[in-house]
Amino acid sequence: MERLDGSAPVPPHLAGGVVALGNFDGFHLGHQAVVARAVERARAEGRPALVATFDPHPVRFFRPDTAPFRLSTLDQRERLFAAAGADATVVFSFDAAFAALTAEQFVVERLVDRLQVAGVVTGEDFTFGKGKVGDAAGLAAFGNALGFTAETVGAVALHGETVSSTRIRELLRAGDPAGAARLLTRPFAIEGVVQHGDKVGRTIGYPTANLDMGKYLRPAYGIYAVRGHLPDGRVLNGAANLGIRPQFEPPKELLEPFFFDFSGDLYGQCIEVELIEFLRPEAKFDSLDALMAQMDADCARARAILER
Ligand SMILES: Cc1cc2nc3c(=O)[nH]c(=O)nc-3n(C[C@H](O)[C@H](O)[C@H](O)COP(=O)(O)O)c2cc1C
Ligand SMILES: Nc1ncnc2c1ncn2[C@@H]1O[C@H](COP(=O)(O)OP(=O)(O)O)[C@@H](O)[C@H]1O
Repeated sequence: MERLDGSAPVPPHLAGGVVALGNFDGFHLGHQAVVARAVERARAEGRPALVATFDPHPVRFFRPDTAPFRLSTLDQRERLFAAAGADATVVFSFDAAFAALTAEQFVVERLVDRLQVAGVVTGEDFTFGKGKVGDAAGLAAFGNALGFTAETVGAVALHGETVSSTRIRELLRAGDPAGAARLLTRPFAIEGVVQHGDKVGRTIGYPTANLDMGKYLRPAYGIYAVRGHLPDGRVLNGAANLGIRPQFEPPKELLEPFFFDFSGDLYGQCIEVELIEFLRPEAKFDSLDALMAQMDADCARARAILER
């Protein structure tokens, strides 16, 4: 899977492609339908299939103070695009110069001159260009004039409900990772490099691999049944605290998974932690012993959930 800079000329073997265009944060069912259509057309016409995404997310550029909201990192999306059959990911760096491009400039300079697209597939509500004045109909009109086809894919609904990143964020904030997973088609997963912490975990029999939540959306703080993916391919069940750990000073926001039946050094490794089920809110107990008794109970529950 190649990653292309959307401001650079496309390498010849990826020119003339069919491009799925969007943010695709989380790559939920609706996003998957857009990319699937682009891949299907590309295969049928013997062209490369590309997925173009914006990084950072345009909202981050226009409203830098917005609380973290991402459902995926670029690396995670790239792996999902590859699994969906894309040949390359095109990254449009969303900076001031990019934001200043008019709809026509974006199409002419980026899609036609640089990427040399044969076709573009978007969701039906896709907008682009300065002031978001470009829409699906506009893209089709540019395509007619400039020699590419533009196609839209309608919103996908599940059980009568439109699938959207906003809805997935609501579910995660409400402590419903299983509901979010249904729309994502996989659990919400936080990827990060394991950091050093206070080294308290090991002294109470629960070493926890500490991850920074970075730009990810903050799901409901609490204890979760989790599944961890290590770089060597191992998959580990566990229980994690996501939050500020009120029992400990100073409060520090972290995702801290304890993996069952595992011992080893994870520091510096990039691991992915899937949130499977919310167990309870995090709490401050009267004593460390009381917390440890609760952690025993949490782990027993998480094991039962993950083994069923
Ligand atoms: C299953 C589980 C449940 C936990 N519940 C809480 C809790 O309710 N409140 C809290 O302050 N810490 C809780 N923790 C503890 C912290 O996540 C963590 O173990 C502690 O901050 C020490 O970690 P460190 O040595 O990695 O810094 C829990 C940890 C696990 C694994
Ligand atoms: N079962 C386990 N689950 C999670 N981490 C483990 C486990 N066994 C060993 N480790 C290692 O121990 C570290 C966590 O130990 P801990 O005492 O909590 O230290 P820290 O405060 O630095 O996180 C992890 O980063 C990992 O390298």
